[in-house]
Amino acid sequence: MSNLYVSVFMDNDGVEKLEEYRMSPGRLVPDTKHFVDEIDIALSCTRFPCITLGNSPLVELYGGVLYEEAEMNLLASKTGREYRYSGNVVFTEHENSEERPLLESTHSDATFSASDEMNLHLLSYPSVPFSSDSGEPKPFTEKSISKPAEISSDSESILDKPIKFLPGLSSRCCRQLENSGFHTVRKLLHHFPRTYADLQNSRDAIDDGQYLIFVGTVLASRGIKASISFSFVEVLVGCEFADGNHNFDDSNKDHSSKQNRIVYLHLKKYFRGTRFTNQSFLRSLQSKYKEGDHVCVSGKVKKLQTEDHYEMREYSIDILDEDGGSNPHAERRPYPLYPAKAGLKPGFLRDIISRALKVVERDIDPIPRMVLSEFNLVDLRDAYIGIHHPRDLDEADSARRRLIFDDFFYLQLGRLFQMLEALGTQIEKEDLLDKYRRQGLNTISNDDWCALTRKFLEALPYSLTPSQLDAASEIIWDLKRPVPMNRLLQRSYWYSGDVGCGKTVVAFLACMEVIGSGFQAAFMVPTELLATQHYEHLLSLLENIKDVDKPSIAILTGSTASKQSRIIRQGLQSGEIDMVIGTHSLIAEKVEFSALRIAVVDEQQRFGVIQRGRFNSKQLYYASEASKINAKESDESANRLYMAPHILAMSATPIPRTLALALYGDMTLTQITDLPPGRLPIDTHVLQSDEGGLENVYKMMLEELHDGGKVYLVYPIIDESEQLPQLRAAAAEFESISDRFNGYQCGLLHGRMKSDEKDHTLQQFRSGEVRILLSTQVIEIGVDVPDASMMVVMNAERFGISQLHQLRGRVGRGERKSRCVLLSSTASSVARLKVLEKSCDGFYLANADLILRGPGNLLGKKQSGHLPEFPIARLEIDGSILQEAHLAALSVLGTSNDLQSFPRLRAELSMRQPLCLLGD
Ligand SMILES: Nc1ncnc2c1ncn2[C@@H]1O[C@H](COP(=O)(O)OP(=O)(O)OP(=O)(O)O)[C@@H](O)[C@H]1O
Repeated sequence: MSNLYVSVFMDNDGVEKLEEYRMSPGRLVPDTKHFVDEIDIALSCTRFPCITLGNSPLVELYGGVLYEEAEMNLLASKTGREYRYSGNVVFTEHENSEERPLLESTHSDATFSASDEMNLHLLSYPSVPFSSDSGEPKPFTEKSISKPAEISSDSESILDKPIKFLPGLSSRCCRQLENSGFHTVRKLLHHFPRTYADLQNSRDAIDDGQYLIFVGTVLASRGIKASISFSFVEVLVGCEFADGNHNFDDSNKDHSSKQNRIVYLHLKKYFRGTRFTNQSFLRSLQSKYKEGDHVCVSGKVKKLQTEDHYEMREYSIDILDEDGGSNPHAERRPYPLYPAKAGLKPGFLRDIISRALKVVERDIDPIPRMVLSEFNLVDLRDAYIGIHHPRDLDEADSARRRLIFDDFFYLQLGRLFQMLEALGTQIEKEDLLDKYRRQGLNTISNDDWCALTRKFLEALPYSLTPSQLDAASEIIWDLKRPVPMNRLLQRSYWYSGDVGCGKTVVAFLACMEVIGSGFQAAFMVPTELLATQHYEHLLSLLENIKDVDKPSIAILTGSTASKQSRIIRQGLQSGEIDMVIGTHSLIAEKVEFSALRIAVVDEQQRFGVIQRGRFNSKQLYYASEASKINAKESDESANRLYMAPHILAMSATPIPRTLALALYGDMTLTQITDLPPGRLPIDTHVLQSDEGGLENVYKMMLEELHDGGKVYLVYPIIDESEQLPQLRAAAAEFESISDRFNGYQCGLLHGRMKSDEKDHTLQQFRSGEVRILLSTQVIEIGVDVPDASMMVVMNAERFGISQLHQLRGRVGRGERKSRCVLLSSTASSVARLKVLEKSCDGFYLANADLILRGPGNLLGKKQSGHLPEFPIARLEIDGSILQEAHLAALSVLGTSNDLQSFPRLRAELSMRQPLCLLGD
């Protein structure tokens, strides 16, 4: 992680806020609080310049910005009371008696504000408290500071102890933490860093805003009362960057020498409130770091005007042991950056979390050792330390993996545990576990497929790829089981490739198997366009079949005429129709099946969970005539009579919701890991759509058309918009494109067209009658015209990266070399879009999208709706951990169905939040 990147997102310090105020003359009423904050700092900086040593040059102040203000402030303070800030005293008398400023804070904010106040209550326990009245140390009362946790006295894990069990927290501080949702130690430890700053050793150039790490020697320290209610502490640390020996005491030494460069760090903390101007308080802070102490400092640097002098207001400082070891930042560790939460500042949270880590015992891990070693997981305590105080990014990564594993594991465990509990006999339990174990091995050879399926396979115009065959065998194995299948078919997470891996034919094979066994199939797609495409595709494949009865196939969508629709419904109810392809009309109340055995849900993420569930919950399944007869003959068939249909969901882009469904333990994954042969990578170009750019693209289109290709022109809108004049519109450009490409027929496709018009246009494009198809993003989902060879996306900046990737997948589906041109109307978007030139890996692009959209999600991505929240898992890339967690849960439950052999695991499971079940 580059420093540049990190620094962009850090809080500004007070000086910048002042500048902001100065630069906005239109602002009539200043934000008095900030104003006063800044004035206080400016004032103190002016009246108390940085520590200087011997006769070394005066250390000048922050980048000049403050001079003017500071001088003005100083004058003001000399002439009147304007800046004698007295109103905002932090503690009331009552509070004083209960809570005291304590001395070991490493809080990281420049000035002391309401929430910083708590930082001062954080002490390593015990410490020396101060009375506000006398300045004399006064013993803590039980009321003021909690005792060190009596952690391991009972069986409850420290993780689930209330936050007050952390040593040294004042009751006020506990309250604040609780109000912000940190009720337990676990909640606190699960507040993960949003990213890490890469602490650089600063031998090279030191730039403003960098997070750096230094090892040096304390040269001086002072605590200053700057005004009646404002104080600060400054520690001066000298760091030598050279091989020679430099004596810090020798202040006359030429410190600018290239060989013996010394960098001076002025660590400053500011306090507001009369209580903190107390001399004893300031003296004790001052004496905390003594001259000659060997220290490690890490944090954000700000250049001062004097060469080699830097100010740090956000920092951590640790006194190094004699041997220089055992301090968290000494070894250039990644520096955790936390998100603020409910008003609690990141620096404060960092302190409390460090404190919590110290009380976590070694033996807190409920997951059995055997599972940890089998899946190569770090111990839970190490994971907490690794995520909060990693030695390096690899350690953070292992920690993250372990914590994600936990999220997935307990969900899987809970779900499977519930399912096992519901079963009566041991045999049933074993059978269930068996179903989920080693899914990859559960395949059925195509010799054992039914005759219809085999004939269908033989009649295909191409051979299936090995992974298509494996996927079909795996699914057909499931179809032969007496337990309803709930399976997701998608392309593999891990291979780099585009969409179009050939799922449809695999699903067709599954449907054939069911039909060949005397049942019915339903195939639900999100758009009418796709329904027609699949319907026609299937009919064309069936045409080649010989020597078996061909199944009867129907199409049912919202546009099907009502008379036709009634006939189809009757056919489904009577069993005359074997398979229906359609949109969500298939799950309408009045659609009944005679013997529905499989429901395929294509592009399933487009359907709500509830819609998909309708296949399960409604009276869609009745036994076929054949199975009714069989039912009388065997118990097994009798069970089948009442079985819910198998569900085969398909997704081109696995998305979080999809994977979350998979988390529920009863949805299994089948992955296609290769592409049909002969596919060539798509050449992608990102261009700006100025005059020249557009002309170039039109030239490329013409070449493509001359060569016999077909072109998609994708527009963000249908008609021109007055509000967004920069956007090109499909309908508006139809004429001009037709004129320009005279001799090549153009077609128009968009969402406002009637269904049959859309089908007709797509059909024309497919047949080659239309060579240029102007469309909106309606083609994004599933449209398959294998010989379409070029796509131009207008105003590409209006689309998300993943969406563009999905659109681009409409070309390159055949053996012809294809290209995709993304035209951006703004120069600034070109860089963002360039990522598509480099990669055609959907997961990589989803990630890039996430990072481009902002750093807030670097470590975590929250889910919405009914789904559980995974604080750090990124479901689109953590699929392999999900699989491992699934196997681990099976392994544990295989050893002990009721978890009696793993009491801690059982306890942990019950501690975790109740499983949240999906919408329906
Ligand atoms: N084994 C194969 N060999 C050659 N072509 C194939 C093979 N399997 C599928 N195809 C063809 O590849 C194209 C893409 O297949 P399909 O539409 O099933 O992909 P998909 O996985 O559903 O893609 P998407 O999710 O992007 O729509 C189709 O034209 C299909 O006929």
